[in-house]
Amino acid sequence: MRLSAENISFRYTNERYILKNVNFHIDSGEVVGLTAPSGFGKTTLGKILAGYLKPESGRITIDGNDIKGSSFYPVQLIFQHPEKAVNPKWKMRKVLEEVEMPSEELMESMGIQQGWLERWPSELSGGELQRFCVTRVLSEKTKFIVADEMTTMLDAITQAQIWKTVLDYAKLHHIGVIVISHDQALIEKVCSRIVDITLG
Ligand SMILES: Nc1ncnc2c1ncn2[C@@H]1O[C@H](COP(=O)(O)OP(=O)(O)OP(=O)(O)O)[C@@H](O)[C@H]1O
Repeated sequence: MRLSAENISFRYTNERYILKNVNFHIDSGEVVGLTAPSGFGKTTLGKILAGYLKPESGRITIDGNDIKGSSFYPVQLIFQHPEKAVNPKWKMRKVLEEVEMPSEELMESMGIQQGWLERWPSELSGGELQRFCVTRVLSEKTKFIVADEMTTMLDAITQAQIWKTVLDYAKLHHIGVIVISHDQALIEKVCSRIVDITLG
């Protein structure tokens, strides 16, 4: 399966183009780093790939076909701020169940304690909450993941634990992972290919 961004142009207002005729692709099972200097549109492209923003021109396709807006989008975005990604009125069990209840094995390898399932989002630390946001996209319905500064706010040990779980899961289920990060060492460690969207 191939996720492609074809000739994507985008601007937030009528002024400057953030992205101009950008092309990008990733195949199932690949881990690809997306780099560019700050402000050059990495997050914007990630949001377009995940269907959060519509490009002014160009297409996002999977195997050449437009992505249909079914109930679950096959390209899932995980971003830096988990508190903005969960419904504050739902307990964590419901947050997970909205997609599908993950296996106990997956929750354990993500370091989620069973007792946290009965808590509200406001009763968890940012790092604990991010484990839920990452876990809920590790679903059979997900075909590609956009990890935008996914572990930036976490300590080194938690970062390593989360990345190991995500990469193991992606490998097993043949999910493509797009990595957006300012941590060059992380990108070089986990990615098999690095694309600079300021070039070409
Ligand atoms: N909602 C918005 N409205 C207007 N401009 C925006 C909006 N979001 C982002 N921008 C602008 O679009 C440009 C690209 O932002 P984006 O976050 O995609 O860049 P980035 O490459 O991910 O940056 P960084 O590496 O600093 O995270 C920036 O100049 C930013 O100020």
